[in-house]
Amino acid sequence: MTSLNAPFFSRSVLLPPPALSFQGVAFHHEENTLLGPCSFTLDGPGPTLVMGPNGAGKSLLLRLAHGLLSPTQGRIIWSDEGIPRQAMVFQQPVLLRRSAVANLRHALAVNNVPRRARAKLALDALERFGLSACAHTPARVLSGGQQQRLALARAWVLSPQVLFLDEPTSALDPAAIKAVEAAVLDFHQRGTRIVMTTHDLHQARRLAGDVLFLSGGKVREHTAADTFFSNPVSREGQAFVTGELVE
Ligand SMILES: Nc1ncnc2c1ncn2[C@@H]1O[C@H](COP(=O)(O)OP(=O)(O)OP(=O)(O)O)[C@@H](O)[C@H]1O
Repeated sequence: MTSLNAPFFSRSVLLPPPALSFQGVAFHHEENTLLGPCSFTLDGPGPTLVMGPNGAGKSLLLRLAHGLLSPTQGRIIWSDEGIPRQAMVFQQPVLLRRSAVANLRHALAVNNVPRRARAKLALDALERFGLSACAHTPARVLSGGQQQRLALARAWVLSPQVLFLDEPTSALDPAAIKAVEAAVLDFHQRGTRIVMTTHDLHQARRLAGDVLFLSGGKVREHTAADTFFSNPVSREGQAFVTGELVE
């Protein structure tokens, strides 16, 4: 376990990550209920894998949890006082039009890390993600796999208490997927709460501590991963695990 950024972020990474509760949360658009109402608490060790068919509401759930959207009903509560330090990694990385290292320095700057410390932290993170040779390459000309590693490195330098990942590997080849999964487990071992969506059952089996399964905008079950994969309790979950085409 590393304390890479300990001097700059007040909370020790050795503490358990903050718990996240959805209390009667729903998201409506015009006349439609797109998600919920749903209630659950993520307070186990995780990682939590959010699964379900297209349009189930997985991305909405992550965006609400991360604060990119506000619920139209209900409350989202963190166990810690205030909002925890958090980051989100998307299927298509959102990177600034500048070099790889400058993307990381910028993230450190907006999080109030002193200027003198930024360069080393940024270079260390690039090294951790195998990107040292690309430090001065414009981020947007990196390959898809490199861009996703850079997005993870940008999260890494901030030592987040919570990391949301929305289908981070769906556009990647097997080697790049392996690198992302290793990073996810590294974050997890550092004490970061992981909440991640995927369509890939094999990936979910490799990573999940618990599964939050959605269909039709409803949370159908929240169970330990072993239970979900061997004996899902909901009819929708059973159909999903056995490979039926679920809507
Ligand atoms: N900001 C928004 N405003 C209105 N409708 C939205 C918004 N975000 C998502 N939706 C709709 O909500 C539904 C759920 O979308 P969401 O992206 O959460 O599904 P998903 O489970 O992540 O699907 P996929 O697996 O295809 O990515 C979809 O019908 C989508 O069009």
